[in-house]
This record gives sequence, C-alpha cells and structure tokens, in this order.
Amino acid sequence: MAQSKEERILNFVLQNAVRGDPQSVVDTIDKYCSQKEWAMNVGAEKGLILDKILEETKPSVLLELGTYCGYSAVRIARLLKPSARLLTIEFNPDFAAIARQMIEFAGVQDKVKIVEGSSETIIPQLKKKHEVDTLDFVFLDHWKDRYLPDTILLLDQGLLRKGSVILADNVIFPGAPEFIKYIRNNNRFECTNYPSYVEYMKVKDAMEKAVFVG
Ligand SMILES: O=C(NCCO)c1cc(-c2ccc(F)cc2)cc(O)c1O
Ligand SMILES: [Mg+2]
Repeated sequence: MAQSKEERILNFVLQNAVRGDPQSVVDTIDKYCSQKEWAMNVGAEKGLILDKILEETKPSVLLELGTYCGYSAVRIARLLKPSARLLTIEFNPDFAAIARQMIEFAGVQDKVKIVEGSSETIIPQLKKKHEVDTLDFVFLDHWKDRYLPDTILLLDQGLLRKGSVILADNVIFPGAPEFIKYIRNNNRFECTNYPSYVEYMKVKDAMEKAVFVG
C-alpha cells in the first residue's frame, strides 16, 4: 500500500531526529514540512507563541483538540513540569496511530495521553473516565467549525475554572469566525489576538487566547 504523507513525516523523524529528544522531533518535522511536504502542524512561528503562553501559564492539566501527527503534543509536553498531563483528542485513527509513535519516539509518552474519537463524545467523559477536575489550558486545533460548540461543551461540563486559558489556532486561516464572534463578545472571557502566519506559508493567520474569568 502506498505510504501516506503522515507516514512519510513519521519515518523522516524516526530516521533523522534523536530518540528521547522532543526538540529534535519538533525541528525535524518543521524541516520536512517546510522543505518537502506541507502539513498542518502548528509550526515554528505560531509554535513560539504557544511556547510563550505555556511558560506564562505553567499549566498542570491540559487538553488538546486535534492531535494530527503529534507535533503540538510533543511541543507542549517538552515544556511541561514532570507532574503535568496533556490529554489530546484525535478523530482520525490513522493520524492517532502516527501521533502515538511520534510521542513515544520523543519520549513524552508519560505526560501525553491520546484519546481516539470525537471531541463531542469525549469531552463529556473527561471528568468521570479521564479523572479530570478542571482544565488549566486548552489548545483548539481541530475542525474549525467545532471550536465554538466544543468551547460551549467545556463550559457546560464545568471543565473551566477562573483563569483557564483557551488558545485557538487558525482564527484567520482557515478561520473560525463563529468562535471569534462568540468569544470576543462574551464577558466571561478576556481575549488577546496574536497575529502570525499559516505554518510553512506566507499567508496571514493568527492565534486567539481567551482566558476564562469564571
Ligand atoms: O484543518 C485543520 N486542522 C484540523 C484537522 O483535523 C488545519 C488546516 C490548515 C490549513 C489547510 C489548508 C490550507 F491551505 C492552509 C492551512 C492549517 C491548520 O493549522 C489546521 O489546523
Ligand atoms: Mg492548526
């Protein structure tokens, strides 16, 4: 069977990155995707914004929606304190299989748990099945038309507390207009926009940070 792009990315990492070194995994994916095949990783420019917000927030319990190949899961996990935990939800089983191998190669498997399935199904299971109380940090990077319904679901499930940080990728391109309209007009969130570019491209994009005020 012909290899998928995601399998090619993983194999390039397995052959060129350093096992147990998350920074080398991140850099190797960026090298492949900027020089050989574009892929929808958050990338190095928006990755630096993600890094900075993580260092400011110092979260212990994190949720990512949209694992893909595991680039941002590895990028996030490399900055977490030893006791911190990242849950990442991926709908596509092929992507989840690639991400699992990427995360294990990077050596961050003790901090990261991939949950396969739809965010709509899994978010209501976080408290009872995944032993979550509240979330310190949420990274939205999945289907852009799910950003708003899943944010509302997080609220309804009591998963946000005063100070919880939601960071959304791609609010310019591909865009998440309904999410932006809602979150910027909801006085329970304090929003900040971080202009940047689409990964590996000269197309404008941005990330949006929304802090829940409780
Ligand atoms: O769809 C996306 N993610 C959800 C996957 O289940 C996604 C797409 C793009 C993108 C696409 C097409 C283009 F031309 C430019 C960008 C970028 C991203 O960062 C993304 O996260
Ligand atoms: Mg994205």
